[in-house]
Amino acid sequence: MTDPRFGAGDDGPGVTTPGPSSVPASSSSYAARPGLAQNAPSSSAEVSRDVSAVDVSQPPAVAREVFGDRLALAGEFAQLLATEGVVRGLIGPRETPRIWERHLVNCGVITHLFPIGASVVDVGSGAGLPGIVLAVARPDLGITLVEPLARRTAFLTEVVDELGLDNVTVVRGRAEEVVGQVGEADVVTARAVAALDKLAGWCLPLARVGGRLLALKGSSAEEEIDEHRAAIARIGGGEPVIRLCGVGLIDPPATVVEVVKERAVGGSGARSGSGSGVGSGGPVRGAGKGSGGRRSGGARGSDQGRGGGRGNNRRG
Ligand SMILES: C[S@@+](CC[C@H](N)C(=O)[O-])C[C@H]1O[C@@H](n2cnc3c(N)ncnc32)[C@H](O)[C@@H]1O
Repeated sequence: MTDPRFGAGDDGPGVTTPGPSSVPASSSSYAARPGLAQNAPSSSAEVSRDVSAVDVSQPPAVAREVFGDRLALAGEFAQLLATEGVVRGLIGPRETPRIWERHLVNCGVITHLFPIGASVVDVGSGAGLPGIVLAVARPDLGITLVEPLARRTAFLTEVVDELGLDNVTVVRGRAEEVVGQVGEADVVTARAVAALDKLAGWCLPLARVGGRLLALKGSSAEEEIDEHRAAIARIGGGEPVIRLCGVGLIDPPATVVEVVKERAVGGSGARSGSGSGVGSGGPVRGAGKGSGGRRSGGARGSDQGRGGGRGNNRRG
């Protein structure tokens, strides 16, 4: 099941749980980029009022620790989420006061789980969580965002362009449709997309043997592991392990379920080219480098197939 704390728009209602806000109500120093504003559909008065009322330009102190010298870029993403993301219904208006803590920082604290230069596939990126955050915080990673909904891939593509992220490729399609097209990643991430068994079935086929699924889960993590351990083993996954990230920085820490792909299992949830009508895995925007983005430190992850070769012609 998707986590009701996350997401909004065309998948359902936004977040309703009240949360802390460290955001003062003053004008923003991260101005929305004109290109995105021009592309935006007209918004309801209510959404406009919400968007204009929230200022995300003052990141909490913890964001400085998490993003370091990438903080300004993270701030640009926060601003895009709080404006265009809300106007386009990709993030709930009530999320804007907690965009930093609940979304950017919550995703940013997992970055130490990724080897230098790793290839990453983020399944069900939505408005870019955690994929865009990882790309901002770790420019050495080569990141492919897999998302079936056109409205979301359009936003993601614009964000990638606006932020100048040359380590990101946006692919429109369902995870189970893009196997063999996005390459076998070192790490597959997913946040608030599906229950662990279904997620493993979608994500492990996208990882190389020895690669890992990192599923950002909430308090349900242990319960989900108990429930789905056997199913995960059947599809080639190892024993799931919980990684708590951001201990001492955020409360509660981010809970990540890590599953190593121990072996390839034929047909483990992969239905390449199943023709669901939402697209079948072509890139909507190729990363500038076309092969996994910036690499540093000499350690290269698998980057085969990145860019897909289908051309830049996905439906918008
Ligand atoms: C609740 S949203 C979460 C978005 C984002 N990960 C976040 O944490 O805000 C779930 C997302 O998963 C996407 N999704 C659903 N099924 C999928 C599938 N089979 N493959 C890839 N993405 C999928 C949806 O389109 C949606 O954008």
